[in-house]
Amino acid sequence: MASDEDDQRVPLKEQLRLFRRLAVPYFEQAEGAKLQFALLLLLVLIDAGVSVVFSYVGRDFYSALSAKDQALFIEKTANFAVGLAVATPLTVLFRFQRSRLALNWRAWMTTELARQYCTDQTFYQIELDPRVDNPDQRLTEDIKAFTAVSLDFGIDLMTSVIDLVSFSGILYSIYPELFYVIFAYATFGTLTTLQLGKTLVGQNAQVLLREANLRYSLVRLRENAESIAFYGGEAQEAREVRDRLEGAVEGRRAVLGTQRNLEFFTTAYRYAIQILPVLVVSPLYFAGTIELGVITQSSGAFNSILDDLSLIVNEFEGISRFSAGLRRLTAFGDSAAPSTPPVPAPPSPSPLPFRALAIDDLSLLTPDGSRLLFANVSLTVRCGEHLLVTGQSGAGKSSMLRAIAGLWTRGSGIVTRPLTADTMFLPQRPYCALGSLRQQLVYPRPLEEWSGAEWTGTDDALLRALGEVQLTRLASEGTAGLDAVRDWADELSLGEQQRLSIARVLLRKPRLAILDEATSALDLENEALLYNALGQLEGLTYLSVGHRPSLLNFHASRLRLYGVERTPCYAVETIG
Ligand SMILES: Nc1ncnc2c1ncn2[C@@H]1O[C@H](COP(=O)(O)OP(=O)(O)OP(=O)(O)O)[C@@H](O)[C@H]1O
Repeated sequence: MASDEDDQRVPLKEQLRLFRRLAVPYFEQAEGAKLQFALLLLLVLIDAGVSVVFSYVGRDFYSALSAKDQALFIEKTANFAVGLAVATPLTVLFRFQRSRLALNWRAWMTTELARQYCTDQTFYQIELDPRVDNPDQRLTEDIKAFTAVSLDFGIDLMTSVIDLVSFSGILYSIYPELFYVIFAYATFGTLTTLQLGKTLVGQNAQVLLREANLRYSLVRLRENAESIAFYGGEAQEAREVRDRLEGAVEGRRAVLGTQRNLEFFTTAYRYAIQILPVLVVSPLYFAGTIELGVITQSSGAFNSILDDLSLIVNEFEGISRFSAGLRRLTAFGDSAAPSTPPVPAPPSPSPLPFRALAIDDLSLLTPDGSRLLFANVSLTVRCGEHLLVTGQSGAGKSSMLRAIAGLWTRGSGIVTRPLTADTMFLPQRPYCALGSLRQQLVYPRPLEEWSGAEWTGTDDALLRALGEVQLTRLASEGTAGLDAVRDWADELSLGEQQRLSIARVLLRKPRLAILDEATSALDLENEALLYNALGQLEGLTYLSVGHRPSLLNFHASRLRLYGVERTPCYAVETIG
């Protein structure tokens, strides 16, 4: 969780650049996107044409009324009805196409960013990146707002330009002075709005962040419900939720205050429009130079043009929210985009002929670079040998595994290990995926990838592995067998989850298994059972991190980490 309190005011040019970076790829890469966009443009043009035609139809209608000519009035009413019949489907289609394109665009962008997010452990690296908070919100709310507002605003802008050109002609032909008044009025309105509302962008960004933080605290409460209930931590949790809620409400209040001030102005600005054009042209009407229909037409044209010129006044609130979201999305995109690893070179996994793992002169820093965890560690583990890593709490044991996995890359040195497909990491906290028991066992490979050709009798192998870790009962409870779907993370004890993780290793048969306190929740008997099962896997090398002396029985050598205060900061010894 980061707190992003930085200044949100970004120059317009920079905003346009960010916008282009986010928007253009969809129209360049997605199939049919250009066509959909072209169709929308066509409908925008038609819709603008419909408005102009209606301005004339309306003018004739009112002129016939004021002339008290009943036959003409009926004729103009009929014209109006025909116009309505043609314009209605066109306007509806235009709106539908706009929403459809927004949805397609959103789906494409979300898929694209979610793909990047789930590739190359980006979801993990993002957690280490202080610039990016609440990625879930960015992938959902921010993209939705970005695509919808971009289209709405882009189309409004386009319609405004078209309207401006067509209605300016009408207005100028009626009364040039009206034309000058409108420009002066719109310029005054826009400048005043910009001045009154300039703090809204930053305030909206704060609200987005605080609401996401509130949601995050509720999700954490749900995920850790049992631990919190055992601790009796509800008062502390309630305070946290309340504080975050207050933060979000306070942010909204600030937005409301600015909006109120802005609306004092914009509301008066819009009310005045109702009579302003009539006031300007009324002398012509009283002099008998123009008819009533011309007044209503000029009033309509005036309103249209003013709407066009006042786009910023009318949409300021939306634009400011959009602009806040724009920055959040680009920061997320930057962090999720595949990047070159930081120098010095990170550990480089590659296959080895006789060695399962080689570490050469490895020095590692924490991800923020603030602390050196260990320096110049070198060692080799031969195929089929097993290494135990020990050291005081915080000495950097798990961090060494992170470096071997390539998750932490700040530092120097070379790590050589089998390819990822031949290496399995069992983290300190076991992970249960969503889905069936079968999916738990084959994790992390998707079910479809387990073809019958790879191992004979798929279900037999799964049940055998369950038996080896003493979990056969999971498949025999109920009638669903291996297809049973339960909330495994919630229902299985920690020890059972650890046994399930070992079953995954037995099934997958990697060349290298890295076990981070993978049996810490088990009794000694079960621990021995699991390590013996691992020891019987042909060609397997494992490396364990753990504190228990009993682990010495299952390893040939030991790496001790002492911390950087001591030189050398490590020792490798054979276990006698
Ligand atoms: N994301 C992080 N950013 C900065 N420092 C971190 C981060 N994660 C862990 N550390 C720090 O790195 C140090 C080493 O952590 P590590 O998890 O490797 O310790 P360990 O030896 O495995 O400890 P234990 O036996 O308690 O599990 C710790 O001091 C920890 O606070």
